[in-house]
Amino acid sequence: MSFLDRLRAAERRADSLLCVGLDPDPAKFPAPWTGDAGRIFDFCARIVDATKDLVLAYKPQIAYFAAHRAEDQLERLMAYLARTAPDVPVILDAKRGDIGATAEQYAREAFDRYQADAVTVSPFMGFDTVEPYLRRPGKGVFLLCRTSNPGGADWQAQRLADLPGQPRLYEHLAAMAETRWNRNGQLGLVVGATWPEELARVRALAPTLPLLIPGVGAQGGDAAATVRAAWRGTPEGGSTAPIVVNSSRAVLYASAGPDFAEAARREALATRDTLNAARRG
Ligand SMILES: O=c1ccn([C@@H]2O[C@H](COP(=O)(O)O)[C@@H](O)[C@H]2O)c(=O)[nH]1
Repeated sequence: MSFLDRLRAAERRADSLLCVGLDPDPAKFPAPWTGDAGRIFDFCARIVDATKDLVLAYKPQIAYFAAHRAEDQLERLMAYLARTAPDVPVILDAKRGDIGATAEQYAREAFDRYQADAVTVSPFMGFDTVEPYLRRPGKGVFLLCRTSNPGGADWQAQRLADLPGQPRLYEHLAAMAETRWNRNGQLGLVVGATWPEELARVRALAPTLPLLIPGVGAQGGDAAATVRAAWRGTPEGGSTAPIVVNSSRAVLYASAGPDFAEAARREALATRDTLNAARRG
């Protein structure tokens, strides 16, 4: 099954556009786990148990594990997800980008070591650095396109003077990903919920690609505006090309107390319902 089909099936099953980001920060864990990096797996597993029927994807961010020498706990978490939420695709947020030979190793890391269904990749170094990921036909590859951070426009919004129409860099990337670069239908794009107008532009240029959209919740992106900008429905109520709307901190740290998992569920449910109301409204 292709990654795109897995996403579509997960969207249908959970009736959800929500992706919960797994960004475990021990400093924010509830007592008695506060500050204990040895509890990263336990914390994430509780979040997964509390939300797995509400999401169309999970997105672990690798830095939150590597920074604590907790890659072994990420491996355990990936195995736990495969066992307890086998139908929920997992997107490893790694944002790798390097020459082809090194990219091959990064692809092995994401898909063989961690068994991720998809990975985020920086396209800054060009197509030959993306191509190694495209040798894994069942796997998804989300290219950074118009990122959610305030400085995202520094490069991504610059115009390319040598190209007809002088598109902005992120527009050219969206057009390439929709066409020439998307050899096996594996590509998607990362676009921030914090830029709804650019999000609508990307959707117009890349109507068939899945979009990974971080920035709702802690970064203040508007969930309903995100759906209006990027969601395109089928007559049956599904998506023509899924949108994967990520929220990490707002869900993970909805409560700092022993009820953190229940609070995470409430926040995930509320966000899922807001997203669904916007696509049906
Ligand atoms: O443009 C981007 C690309 C990736 N991210 C990642 O998404 C989450 C967002 O976390 P919140 O707590 O919901 O703000 C995080 O892992 C980022 O590394 C992004 O924010 N923007």
